[in-house]
Amino acid sequence: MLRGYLSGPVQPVEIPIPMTATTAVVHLSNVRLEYGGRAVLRGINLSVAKGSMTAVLGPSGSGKSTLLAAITGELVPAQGQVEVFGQPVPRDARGLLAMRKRLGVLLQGNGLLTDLTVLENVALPLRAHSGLPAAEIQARALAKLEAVGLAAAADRFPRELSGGMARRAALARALALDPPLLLCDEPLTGLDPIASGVVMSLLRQLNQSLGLTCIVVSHHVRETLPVCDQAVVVANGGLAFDGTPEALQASQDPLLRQFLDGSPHGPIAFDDVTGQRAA
Ligand SMILES: Nc1ncnc2c1ncn2[C@@H]1O[C@H](COP(=O)(O)OP(=O)(O)OP(=O)(O)O)[C@@H](O)[C@H]1O
Repeated sequence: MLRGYLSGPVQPVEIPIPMTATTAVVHLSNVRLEYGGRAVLRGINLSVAKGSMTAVLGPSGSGKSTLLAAITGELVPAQGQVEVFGQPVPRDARGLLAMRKRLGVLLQGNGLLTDLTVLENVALPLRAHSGLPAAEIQARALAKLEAVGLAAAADRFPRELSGGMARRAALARALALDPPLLLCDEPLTGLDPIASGVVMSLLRQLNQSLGLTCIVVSHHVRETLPVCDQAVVVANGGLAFDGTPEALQASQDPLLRQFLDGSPHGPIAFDDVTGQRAA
């Protein structure tokens, strides 16, 4: 007891609970990522809260996809620790597979199989991993298509879809196994502004209705920031910013301003060859 230090009744004090590895879905501490001994990112500390939507922004070649690769376990850090779902990312194949079943991944290229219908594409992960009967798989795949507004296109082939529809079909497939965490690498590439808006608001809607934690790597600052809770800027071999989208927009940091304003002049070199500087 701290007798003598306190006089009068003790007032309850609201102590903010810091986000730790146990409250974060993704947690990186002092992570260094390199290819063949060449550092791309170093000293990375990052926490992504459960149920949040995080934008990972930054110039081309700065290391955004490399950061995602560390989260999926494709790239083992040269230093530091990456934790997903409160556990270090497994190194063994069995542990990795178990973790990846809980990770939805949406890649730029969509990766839809051209010989299968949209419904069959969405059913694929369920066939491979769920062990459910065929009728249940069909029903769940259709429910995912409904969630992305594509139920009417279930029997179409990928070549019969617009770019935005194909991206939504790929999203339905990424969510087929109900993962608690979704990683999206450039979900807006190749989409016009209307389709981009549809995809981003759909992601936000899924994030809020399902409590899905989303990490979205994007070049599309204007479309991405308004629907996110956290913004991270990767530049010059590290994290140049980690905070709210509002704080990022208000920042007067020359590097961040150059990136946000899309200016060719400033601290970020055109075609930034980050790794060569991240010694
Ligand atoms: N498998 C690899 N082997 C060697 N170097 C790589 C590999 N993958 C990426 N790099 C290098 O790492 C750096 C970061 O690449 P990364 O793809 O992570 O950047 P990015 O920010 O996602 O770029 P973009 O926005 O253009 O997709 C680049 O210099 C790239 O050439």
